[in-house]
Amino acid sequence: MFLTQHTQLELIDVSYAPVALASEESNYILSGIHLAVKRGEWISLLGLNGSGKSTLLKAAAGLIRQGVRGSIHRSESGSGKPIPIVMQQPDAGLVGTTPWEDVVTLLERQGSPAEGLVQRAEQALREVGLGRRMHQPLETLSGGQKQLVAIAGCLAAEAPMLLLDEITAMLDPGMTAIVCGHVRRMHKQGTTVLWVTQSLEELLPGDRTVVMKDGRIVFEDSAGSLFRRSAPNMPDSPGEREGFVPPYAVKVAWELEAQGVQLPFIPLTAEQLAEVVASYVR
Ligand SMILES: Nc1ncnc2c1ncn2[C@@H]1O[C@H](COP(=O)(O)OP(=O)(O)OP(=O)(O)O)[C@@H](O)[C@H]1O
Repeated sequence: MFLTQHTQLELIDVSYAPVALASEESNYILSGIHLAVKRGEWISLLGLNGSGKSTLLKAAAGLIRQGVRGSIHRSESGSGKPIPIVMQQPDAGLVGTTPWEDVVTLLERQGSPAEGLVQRAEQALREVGLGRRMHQPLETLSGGQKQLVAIAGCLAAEAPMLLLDEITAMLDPGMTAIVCGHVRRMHKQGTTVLWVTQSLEELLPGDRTVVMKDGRIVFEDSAGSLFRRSAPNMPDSPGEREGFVPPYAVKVAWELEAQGVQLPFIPLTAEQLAEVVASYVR
């Protein structure tokens, strides 16, 4: 089976167990994963700790191959460039001795044109707030700053697809907003994004949202329907079923629905709540 023109990544019946453990079904970390990612699509991937999100990303990026069953088709931008992936542990992916060297090396490996390469690297480092630290040894950077180096690499690489694994987990709220903003802008300009997060506040109502549990996909729909109940006061939304703590905005939305207000989506943040209420009032 081949990727269609519109598909960037496709996983067909993918299962994974480390080779030494594969003799028992219960050792499977991924089971029966079907996921097709269209070009330009944004997918938010959620799940409690240990549900298999990072493993799915690594399999999708081709970082783990042994023990993977099923098939994975990647469209790697046509020129064979690897899909940039930023992992939870940024050290794993950094290659240089300084932020500047890391991003420049990444661009060289990506086969970026030499003209303007250094300027692009420096611009990306400035955008994530590392302008003054671009020549500081990597081992002296904080965990969050190392994460930002990896993110700067993705920004500079202007890759068609990004696989991002909880990249805001170590960032403060200000930097989280900046990084989310950058990645959302890249998506608007056509970049395909697979965004793993534990933070429901990072989701937009229209995001295609995939929830994993015990290595399987258990929910696939828009973020705005994650906490949609079948009837007011009926605690049966997919989000509740899968053990997510409903944010404050969700609880307000449930109250409104109990009062007979029908909302087009269930908001996850105060801003989304304001938006949905305003659309109702209009
Ligand atoms: N090589 C391995 N050998 C044995 N177990 C593994 C291996 N890799 C992952 N696991 C286990 O597989 C499960 C899924 O791990 P994974 O890192 O994919 O989860 P996750 O959803 O990303 O979790 P988190 O949100 O905590 O980062 C975990 O229980 C983990 O301990």
